[in-house]
Amino acid sequence: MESHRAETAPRQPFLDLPPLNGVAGTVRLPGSKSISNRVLLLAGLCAGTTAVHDLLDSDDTRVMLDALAALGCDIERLGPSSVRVQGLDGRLRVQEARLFLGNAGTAMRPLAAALAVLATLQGGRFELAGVARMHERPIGDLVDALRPLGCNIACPGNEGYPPLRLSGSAGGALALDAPVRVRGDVSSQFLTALLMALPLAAAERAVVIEVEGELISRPYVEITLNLLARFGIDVRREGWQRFTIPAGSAYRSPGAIHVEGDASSASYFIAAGAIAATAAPLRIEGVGADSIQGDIHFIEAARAMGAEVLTGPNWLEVQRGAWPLRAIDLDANHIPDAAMTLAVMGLYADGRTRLHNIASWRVKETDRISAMATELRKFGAMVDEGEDWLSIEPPSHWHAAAIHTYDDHRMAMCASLAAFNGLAGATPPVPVRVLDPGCVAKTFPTYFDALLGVATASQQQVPVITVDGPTASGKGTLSSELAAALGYHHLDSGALYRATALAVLEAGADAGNEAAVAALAARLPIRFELQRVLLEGIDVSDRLREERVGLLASQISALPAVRAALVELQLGFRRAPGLVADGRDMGTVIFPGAALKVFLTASAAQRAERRHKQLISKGISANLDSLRADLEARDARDMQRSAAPLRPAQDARLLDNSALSIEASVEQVLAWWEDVQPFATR
Ligand SMILES: Nc1ncnc2c1ncn2[C@@H]1O[C@H](COP(=O)(O)OP(=O)(O)O)[C@@H](O)[C@H]1O
Ligand SMILES: Nc1ccn([C@@H]2O[C@H](COP(=O)(O)OP(=O)(O)O)[C@@H](O)[C@H]2O)c(=O)n1
Repeated sequence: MESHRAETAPRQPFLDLPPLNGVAGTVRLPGSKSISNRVLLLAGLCAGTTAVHDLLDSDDTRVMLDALAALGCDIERLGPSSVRVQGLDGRLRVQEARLFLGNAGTAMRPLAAALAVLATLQGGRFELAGVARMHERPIGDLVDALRPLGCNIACPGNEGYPPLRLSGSAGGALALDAPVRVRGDVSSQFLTALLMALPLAAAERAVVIEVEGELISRPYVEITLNLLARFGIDVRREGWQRFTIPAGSAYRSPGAIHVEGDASSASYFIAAGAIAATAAPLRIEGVGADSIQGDIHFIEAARAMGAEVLTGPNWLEVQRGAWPLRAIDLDANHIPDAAMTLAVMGLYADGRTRLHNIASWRVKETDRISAMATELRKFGAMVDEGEDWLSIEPPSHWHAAAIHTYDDHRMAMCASLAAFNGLAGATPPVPVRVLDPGCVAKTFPTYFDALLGVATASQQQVPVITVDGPTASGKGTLSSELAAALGYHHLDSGALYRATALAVLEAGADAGNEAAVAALAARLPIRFELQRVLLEGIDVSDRLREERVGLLASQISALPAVRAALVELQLGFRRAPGLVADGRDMGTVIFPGAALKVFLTASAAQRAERRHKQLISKGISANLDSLRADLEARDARDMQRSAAPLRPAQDARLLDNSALSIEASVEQVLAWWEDVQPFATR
């Protein structure tokens, strides 16, 4: 079994989205978080094995998988989004464990309930902890429901908050004569937790759960009941107040189960379609009108704001209807998560949008009412908030803003929708900076790729950084680090000349025949994938670095027709969110309007030494003196040729990195980049 640990690589500090002006195409949603984690736990508790397909791969599902593995469930990965879980059949296999549950409420609450019940009946000691924010999210209502049953639960931090210590000795019993009582007006997850845990105690007697207070977020309870039925537990429901788990209940695996696409995740694309799908509908695959997820009702709210939505069994198609969107006044209690998306749609409405009955927002990943109000104001919106409501009036003048995301995936995904501001008349349209964009990993790790896969931007709005300079000055290294730090695309233009050279060699063409070489360049079947260069689908990355290829590249790159043949290909790399382009003429010829131009140099001695080290480390033998002579000859040819000679653009910033480390060079250029950004620092 491979590890499910979250990546430990440092997170990208921000992602700048350029102004977006349309959406088109098809997006496929990742699996629902709520369904994924419920199904995993039920599969872990039931008898038999369950193949779970279309499972969401995210931070929250990873902690659940890790927890189940720590509890002794065998988990086998069947594919990128499928696992097979061998259930415990209601018997603890491990009597002691410490479980780290990150910030996953959908893991903490039901695991706490299930382990409290099992420890009481069978004996055991379990500790459940999470990140700091998890320790601020209340769980007292669940603890208060379980303690009267005889469950021994301690809160060693603050009473009513995780971490939790659960313990019991073998042969214990649960006090189930009276109904189990739980509050339902703060979070429905406590009721869900009990509904999933108490079938473990219902083999011989019925268990009754009574809800105190008005039950909120009922659709999530419906998901729970629906999935319990799939695992053999038919709960009888009287209104939303009383739930009975029949005597003789026992979890049974359905064998295989498919997880629906996430309806809450769909909301961002439904909104994008309502705002920006003007020519043709945006198609969203993975959920449809018959979804069991409550957030599918977001469609009705989006329609009320003007969206045109067609639905099918497993798909939605969304197009702009009313424009500007219509401001609405909505009790959003039934769609607490997706309603955040309505707040951002409010930036595009014809008046003040009011969302009320949303008190649960205050105890989610962050205090979402306060966070949303603070951040939307940065765009220039007029936002008011109350204990359980929020109202938004669109900006009359849009500001370029850096949006804090509070380790809350939904804040990040919501913020991205502000990038369509040009469609709301922002003049000029402004970019949006999303801070800590990696927080989307909680439910939708590929969100920004998915968004940028369907969103369009005017090429002129897509920012470009150019890095030009002589051979072995470190352009490629600097550019790929910059691109990684900014989440931008990278164009290694030298690779296009090298690939052309390789094509000439392979075709046995005459390198002196300008028209023939240009014809090869014009139909270069080149693709860049994950740091590799593919020519006609074959990985040629290593062959492109051969000296004979570099030498020929240097010669043919002096031919004007060859340069002209590669222009369109290079311009095509300018795609949202942005581009870092390195070469000889990026700032002078190909991207003369680039927002930042760097001319990178280092002494010839330094460069020869770097190239020498680079070759030796690849196991290629090399001679320092001849490398240096070669490099100086190449510099001379690059600088003296008439077509796009190597020289700094007039507005380029010069960086001599002879005495700078790679990190220091990257830092310097990122600092220059900040200088030209429009984002307010607060
Ligand atoms: N600032 C730097 N300090 C030291 N070595 C560097 C620096 N920048 C790049 N290098 C090293 O120099 C070598 C050549 O860099 P590369 O990026 O391939 O150059 P270019 O793309 O300009 O030909 C690489 O091995 C790289 O690790
Ligand atoms: N924009 C560019 C990029 C590279 N080139 C040429 O293409 C050759 C290979 O580029 P490269 O950047 O991979 O080469 P090195 O700097 O690694 O030698 C160089 O010798 C340049 O002459 C160019 O003319 N214009």
